[in-house]
Amino acid sequence: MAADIILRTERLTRRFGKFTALNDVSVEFERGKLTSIIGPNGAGKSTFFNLLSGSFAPSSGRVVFDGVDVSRLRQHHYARVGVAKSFQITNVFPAFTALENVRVALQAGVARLNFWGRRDALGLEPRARDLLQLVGIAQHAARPARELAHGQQRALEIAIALAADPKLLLMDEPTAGMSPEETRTMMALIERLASERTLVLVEHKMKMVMGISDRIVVLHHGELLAAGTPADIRANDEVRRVYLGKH
Ligand SMILES: Nc1ncnc2c1ncn2[C@@H]1O[C@H](COP(=O)(O)OP(=O)(O)OP(=O)(O)O)[C@@H](O)[C@H]1O
Repeated sequence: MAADIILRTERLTRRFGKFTALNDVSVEFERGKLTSIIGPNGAGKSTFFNLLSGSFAPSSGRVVFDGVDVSRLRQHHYARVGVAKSFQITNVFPAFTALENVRVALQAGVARLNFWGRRDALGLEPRARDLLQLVGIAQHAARPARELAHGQQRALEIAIALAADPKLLLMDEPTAGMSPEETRTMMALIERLASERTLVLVEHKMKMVMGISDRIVVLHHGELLAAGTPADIRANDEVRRVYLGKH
């Protein structure tokens, strides 16, 4: 049976002046799976992420989401087609409580779908609480976001991204700057989310994603080095060379 592809890139290329940060990358992402994009420093991961999430337009090539070419869609149209992302930099309202942050995100979704959405808004609080529960910070619902620990803020950000009920969630280094304990909690959350959603994760540390990913895409010097299951990647000599630093 053919794989169900939710997202694919076709010969995706991004140049900055004369420098090619991403070169001719064609990759397919399967619906319902967790795919991680890894690679050493400067491999082009952030560039790839920004192209997938609509922050950058490609110099050439395309990004096709659910059969639609989204390469040149403006950023704010992205949520409408069903892609949400969780940034490396937090994007919560610091003075709002955790619950208010998620409510506002839900409200934005309702407003988008339904101009007369006021009545619908009444049902938002239970949904906001459910999302906080899902990401593991329900006990902090009434605390202002700025008082949450770093890991909890990242979890809140994910709840905000999920408020749009995306078909695909893109995450950029979700454990960046976290303590070992926060990292474990976040990885467990990602595994939970992966059981019912399509996730694409960008991660610098290969070890981090090996155990939880269905598929791994490896970039190196802006090119696709390898793609496959974690077992394929672990056994790939070129990947080992790159990660051991023997170029
Ligand atoms: N806006 C830009 N202008 C010029 N060069 C850029 C720009 N953004 C990225 N680059 C270059 O493109 C290359 C790939 O960068 P990118 O940030 O995508 O890599 P990365 O894999 O995310 O690296 P890291 O793990 O260090 O964040 C790097 O050599 C970088 O210097």
